[in-house]
Amino acid sequence: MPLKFPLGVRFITHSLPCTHLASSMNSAALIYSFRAVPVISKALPSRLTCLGLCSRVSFSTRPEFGRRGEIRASKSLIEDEAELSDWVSDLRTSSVRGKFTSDEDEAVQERVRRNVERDDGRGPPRRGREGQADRFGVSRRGKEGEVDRFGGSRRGKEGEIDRFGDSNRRRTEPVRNNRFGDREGARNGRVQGRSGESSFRGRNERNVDSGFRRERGMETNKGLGKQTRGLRQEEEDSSDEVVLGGIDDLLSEVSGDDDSEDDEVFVGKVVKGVEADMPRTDTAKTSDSYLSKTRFDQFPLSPLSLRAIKDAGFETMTVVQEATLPIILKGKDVLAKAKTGTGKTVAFLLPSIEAVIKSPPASRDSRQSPIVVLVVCPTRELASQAAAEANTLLKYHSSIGVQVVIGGTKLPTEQRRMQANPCQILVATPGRLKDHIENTSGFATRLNGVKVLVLDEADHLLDMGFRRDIERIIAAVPKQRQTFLFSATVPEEVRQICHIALKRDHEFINCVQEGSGETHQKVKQMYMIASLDRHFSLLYVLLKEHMADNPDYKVIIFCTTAMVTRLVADLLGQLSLNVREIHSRKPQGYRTKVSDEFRKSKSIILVTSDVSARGVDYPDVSLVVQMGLPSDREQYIHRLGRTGRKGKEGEGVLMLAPWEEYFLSSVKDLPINKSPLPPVDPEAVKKVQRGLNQVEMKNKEAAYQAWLGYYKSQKMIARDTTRLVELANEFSRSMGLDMPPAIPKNVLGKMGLKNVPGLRTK
Ligand SMILES: Nc1ncnc2c1ncn2[C@@H]1O[C@H](COP(=O)(O)OP(=O)(O)OP(=O)(O)O)[C@@H](O)[C@H]1O
Repeated sequence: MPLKFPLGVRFITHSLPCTHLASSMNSAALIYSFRAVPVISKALPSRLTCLGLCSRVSFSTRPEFGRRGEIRASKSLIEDEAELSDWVSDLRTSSVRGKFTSDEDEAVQERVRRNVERDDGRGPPRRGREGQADRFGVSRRGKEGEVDRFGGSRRGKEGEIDRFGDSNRRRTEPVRNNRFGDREGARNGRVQGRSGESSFRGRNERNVDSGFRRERGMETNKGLGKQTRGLRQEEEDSSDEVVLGGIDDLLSEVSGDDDSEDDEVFVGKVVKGVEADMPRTDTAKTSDSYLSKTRFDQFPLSPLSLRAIKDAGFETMTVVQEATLPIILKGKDVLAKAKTGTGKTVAFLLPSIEAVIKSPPASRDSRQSPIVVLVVCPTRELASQAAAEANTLLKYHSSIGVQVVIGGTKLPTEQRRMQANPCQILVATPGRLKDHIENTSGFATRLNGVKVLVLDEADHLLDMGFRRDIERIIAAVPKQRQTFLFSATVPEEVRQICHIALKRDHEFINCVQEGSGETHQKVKQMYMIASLDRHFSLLYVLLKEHMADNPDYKVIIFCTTAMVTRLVADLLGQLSLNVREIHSRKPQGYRTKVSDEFRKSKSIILVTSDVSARGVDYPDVSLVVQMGLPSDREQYIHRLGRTGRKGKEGEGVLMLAPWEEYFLSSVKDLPINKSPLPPVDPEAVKKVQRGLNQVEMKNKEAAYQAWLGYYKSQKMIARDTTRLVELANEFSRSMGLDMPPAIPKNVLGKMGLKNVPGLRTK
């Protein structure tokens, strides 16, 4: 279809022909074609640059999409698709759970490599401004002349001083390998430091004010030979961004469809004029506001939905709802990016319900009723939550049913439940959904009725770990459907491959200013750099401070793996804190119970692996602590996004060891500032030591193995395996162990760590 462009406002589009992809479902073909992209970008740099729309657009030269046979472990290894980080460590370290294949290894390595590549050329991490006090600032400064109790070497010689620098004596350990049996306190001392506070402003005021921006989707050229034309050059001049002032502009743009084809690139068009049946709306102008001034009843939605919305207490639409609803109601496919906690779930559910209402009533009543809306979420918690939100919106739609299919329950039980409770809306995790497609009779036929496919946390679902399942799912639903992809993060890699799910003329609706805009201004982000042996004490002090300042505290602590999560939860339990834990090794019933409890409670701490990183909507989380390296920038943003939801305030602390500091370069455009280390008094250190003493040895051993497995997957760290083992042994000492736990030889073999000095085998 021809496209025209008014006044140089252009939407650059790019993709493969959808039909080609859909018919072949061959990611390798897709992948291969993208290798031509850098060539075009080099050949036509200025032309593409001046058309730049997206504030973080780059041509990927990364080979991750060019690999065949990538992807994730089989379903039997990962029951819940969310648990990539758990999976990385557990799979590598457990001989019981299965073989770690080279393909899986590759998927992990790709993830790591992306981090590394992002690190390149980004310069030093952002530092806090001097002289600005914050909660870790002036009040935390030690008195003149006081010695930092951690100031000296943390790694005293064996038998000379302990690792907290406080004693030459060490008693016989009550627990094997324990180094903290001496009960000696550390020397008094304070840690000094300064902190900065960022009043970060976006670099594109227009974009901030407008609340959202829309790009025409990655429309395709007419064949593989030309498909790269529409790809965009990395933005160099943000002033070229098309910024829409509000929904009026957006609606007017939707109405234009007299497109023309450009010689060099495929572009879209902004057409002025609002369609008669569309409402006039007024987007809130505050930069960090998640609410618009647009009411739901300004849109042609079912009165029953509107009643339910009213009951839910939603007065106006959020910015992402306001931005996406008119486009979706017009029948378009949408890729939407909006900050964490800004109502994306309702944004895709409301129009999905409209699709069910419009579907033939007879089919809705039948026992084997077609599934009209299929929502795919990466985690069980998220799927359950989305179903609960759907039920809220369906309060008065008595004839529309919602079902959830997730891992962690027996397949036959779920099959029976689906039989007994037919539904038009199905919310599922990818692995379990694939199971049903393959093993539940009649299920594939029911999927033939799908009119709407939603990929929540789309970037995660299209990532290496899930893509094969997603491709299988897409192949199981009709091509004639509407598809919505939603996430708070949409890396360029995802922009480039989203065609596997979306139509060529889809709309990319971006409500987020790149960089600082990706996180909430009201969430204060800090990072701490301290050697591993200080992390547990620092965590304890940090929590105590936070609890003292916030009586209704609600804290989430993210750990790198399931077993490290268990260790930290055990420790905090020993320290008499009100703590809960969620990770993949806990049964689903337990996970659901704890999740519900945490949602409703105050004065509580949740220690979790990345199963809680994305999408989970716990209200009023006051602090998010991330201990150790997040798997990537996106994961950092999603984890942080568990606080500051719905425009509230929050705090985030990233706790890294000095050798993990390189991660900061991948988030240097976010307003994250260095925090001084809070002073840790000797009493606190002793308490933590005692707490660690009481943690079961087998949990420490499991944490050590898992830790080693996780960091083995971090290329920057793992490329020197001797160093990796040294660091793992440092972690072992931080748990109070004199000697690192022995690891079975076959496990070490699977981890690729055979014969590395410093490891003990059994
Ligand atoms: N229009 C609205 N007004 C007020 N609250 C709303 C509105 N729409 C949704 N919410 C509420 O906002 C909260 C956050 O929504 P949701 O969980 O969908 O966020 P999200 O954008 O998907 O976040 P994440 O990126 O973390 O998944 C939920 O409690 C939801 O019920």
